[in-house]
Amino acid sequence: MSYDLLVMKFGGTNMQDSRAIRHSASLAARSVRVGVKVVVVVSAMAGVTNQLLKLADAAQSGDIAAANDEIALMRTRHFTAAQELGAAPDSITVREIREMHETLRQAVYGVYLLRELTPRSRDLIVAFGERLSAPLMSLALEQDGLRAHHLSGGEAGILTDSHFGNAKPMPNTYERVKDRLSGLLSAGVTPVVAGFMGETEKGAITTLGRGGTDFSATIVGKALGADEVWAWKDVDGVMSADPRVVKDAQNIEVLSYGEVMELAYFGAKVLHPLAVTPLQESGIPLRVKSAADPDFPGTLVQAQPRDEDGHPVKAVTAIRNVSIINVSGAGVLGIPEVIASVFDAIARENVTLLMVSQSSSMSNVSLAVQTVDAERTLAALRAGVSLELKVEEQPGVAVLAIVGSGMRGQKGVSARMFTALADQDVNVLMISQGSSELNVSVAVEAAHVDAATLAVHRAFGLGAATA
Ligand SMILES: Nc1ncnc2c1ncn2[C@@H]1O[C@H](COP(=O)(O)OP(=O)(O)O)[C@@H](O)[C@H]1O
Ligand SMILES: N[C@@H](CC(=O)OP(=O)(O)O)C(=O)O
Repeated sequence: MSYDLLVMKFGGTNMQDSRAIRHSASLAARSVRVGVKVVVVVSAMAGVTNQLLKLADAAQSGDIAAANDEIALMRTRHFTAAQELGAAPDSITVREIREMHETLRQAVYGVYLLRELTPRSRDLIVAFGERLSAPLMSLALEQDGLRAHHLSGGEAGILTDSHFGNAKPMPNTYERVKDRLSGLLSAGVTPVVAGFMGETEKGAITTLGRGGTDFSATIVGKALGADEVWAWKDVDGVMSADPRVVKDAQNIEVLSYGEVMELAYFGAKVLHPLAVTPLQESGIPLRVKSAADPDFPGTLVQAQPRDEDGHPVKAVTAIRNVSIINVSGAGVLGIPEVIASVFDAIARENVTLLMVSQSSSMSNVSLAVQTVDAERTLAALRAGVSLELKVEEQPGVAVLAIVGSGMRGQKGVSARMFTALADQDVNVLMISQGSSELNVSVAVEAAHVDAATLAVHRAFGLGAATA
């Protein structure tokens, strides 16, 4: 297949050191050499985002020495990579990396002085990971003989709302990205965009949520009307389960946008849950490809699902670190206003609800949330609902989901899942089926989640040996 324009995303693993960056650059360069225009979108070097989050917390809690130690480690890592990629000590890349670390140090010092880390300052700090890796990718592309130019998310035209930590693109982003990048492309320059980040109308830096570089890449893909967006990964593609848990998980050849969103939402770390949304209107396909095996087709994500005969379920996935919040009180919950006040309280806190179930007697509502959100969910409910209601947290839970368009209208799918769980002696705490019939999810005790994943994967014949 011949392409005119591709957007290529490289994640943290594919940017982790000079060797990985050089290899990633070579994957982009081989398309550019055969006449394809390529926009490269990069993540921070593996581990850097977590390091930035950690050092920001250290500064807030008054430990500026620990924060500065981390910054020094990061600086060395980026300098080493630049040097190994051929940058001279007085080169523009080295100077840029030095200046960026200095700005980072000042921002972190501000947090330390104020002992305050707002979502806005956290985004400013955490986006340095991508701003620092982009010049390294530019350098590697130039070493490979290409002309390259790196841009921050904002410089590339990504304009977002001011929902720091989880920002969404504004409608005029697409026009702006096209304006900013088209000129470079027609001049034969390969743009390198720092992923994960954008900026507000007022120029404040925002981030798009963890794993957000996938989202940046698809925003750019839609803006430019790319032929495809390629997300290069350290796995063959989207697999039937997390390969770290299920050794015989298999690559899935084709998935629909809807299926991939469900998978990502229910914990498959391989793609950002919103990544396909910019592609949906335009029908641009996304390909998840293996950087280690570039000729392998990987997973094609497109508008239409492809139903696999005899395989109503395509993948099993899990969200860990979940808590169930039980709201109970005889006779009180049946009143619609009380139910409304429960959801109002949750909405005000902007908590993501993973599952909701209500007992038919209406005296109990169970809400599954990430454990990190449990404290504020409890506080919001206790403050926002009638005193007669009891609000309790059950920690140590995981949500397991099966996903596949083929289960629509198929009988016996849930039964197969519950039999597999019962055979493993796994107790089911909550059950939910999406109205789209693309998934069935259950809450189980966290200690059982790996055994449950393996058993359900096997029950649907998804493993290499059983497929
Ligand atoms: N269903 C799945 N298919 C493929 N990978 C998965 C799946 N579930 C979880 N993963 C994990 O996602 C990882 C890739 O995602 P991530 O590390 O965010 O990629 P990158 O940073 O390269 O964009 C894999 O290493 C794999 O362990
Ligand atoms: N660096 C960001 C954004 C990202 O997408 O990273 P990765 O592609 O390595 O998952 C994060 O860790 O969340």
